[in-house]
Amino acid sequence: MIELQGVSFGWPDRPPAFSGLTLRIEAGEKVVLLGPNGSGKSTLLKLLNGLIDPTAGRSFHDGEEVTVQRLRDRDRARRFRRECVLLFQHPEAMLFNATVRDEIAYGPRQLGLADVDARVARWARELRLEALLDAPPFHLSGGEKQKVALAAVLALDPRVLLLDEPSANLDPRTAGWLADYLLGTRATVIVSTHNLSMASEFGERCLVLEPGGSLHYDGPIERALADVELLEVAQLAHRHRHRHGAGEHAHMHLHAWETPG
Ligand SMILES: Nc1ncnc2c1ncn2[C@@H]1O[C@H](COP(=O)(O)OP(=O)(O)OP(=O)(O)O)[C@@H](O)[C@H]1O
Repeated sequence: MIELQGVSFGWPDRPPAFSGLTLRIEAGEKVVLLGPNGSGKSTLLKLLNGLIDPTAGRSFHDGEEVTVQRLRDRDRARRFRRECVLLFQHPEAMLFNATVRDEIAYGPRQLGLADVDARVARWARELRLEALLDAPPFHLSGGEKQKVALAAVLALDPRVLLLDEPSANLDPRTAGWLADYLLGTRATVIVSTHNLSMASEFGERCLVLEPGGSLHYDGPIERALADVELLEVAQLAHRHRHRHGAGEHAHMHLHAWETPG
C-alpha cells in the first residue's frame, strides 16, 4: 500500500512541481498518471521510489515512511529496492552494463537472488531479446533499449512497478504485451503516459496532475477518457486546425500516440 500525506515537492530554485498531494493506492491497484509536460509525473514517480524527499508532507510504503535518509540503511534499502522499482522515462539512464545479459542480471545479482540465469532467460524470452543478449545496450535501437530496461526491472518480480512512459518507443506488439502483462500481474502499478490509446489498457484508476499544482482528477480511467474538458486540462486533447484540399476546419483532437520525451 502506498500513501501520500500532504506531499509537496519543488526542485531547487524552481516553482513547486506539485503541492499537497494526499492519496492512497492499495496493493494490486493499477493506476494511470496523466498530465501535461512538466506537470510532475516523473518527479512524483521518483519520490515514490525514494530517490527524492518531499519538501513537505510524508510518503509511505506498506506503512513505513520512505525517505532518502531511511534508505541509507542497507537492509531496508535492499528490501525496498526489491519490492519497488522505477522504469525511468529515458532508458539510457538505466543502461550501463557491457551486455544486455548483464543488464537484466544486474538487479537480481545486486540483491543476491538465487536464480539470476533463469530470470534473465525468462525476461529475454518474454521481451524477445534472446538474439541481443550478448550485445552492448548502447548499440541498440530506441525500442530495444526500452525493452532491455523493462526486462531489467521486471526481472526483480517487484510488488510495486513505477513505469514512466513505458510504451514510448515500443512497437504495438510489445506495447500490447506490456498491457497484457500489467493486466495479469498482482503487483501495484503506476504508469505515466501521454498515450491515450494505451491508457485504459494500463489501468483502471486515473490520476491527472496539473502543472505546479495538485491532483486535478482521481477516478476511473474510462470517465477521464470520456471527459474532453479534463483531457484539455491534461493537454491530451486540443483544438486543432486541419486543411482538407481548399477547405479548413478545427475540431478536438486526441493525442493517441506517445512521443519520446
Ligand atoms: N532534475 C531536475 N532539476 C530541476 N528541475 C527539474 C528536474 N526534473 C524536473 N524538473 C522540473 O520539474 C517539473 C516537473 O518535471 P517532470 O519531469 O516531473 O514532469 P513530467 O510531468 O514528467 O513531464 P513530461 O510529460 O514532459 O515527461 C518541470 O518544470 C521540470 O522542468
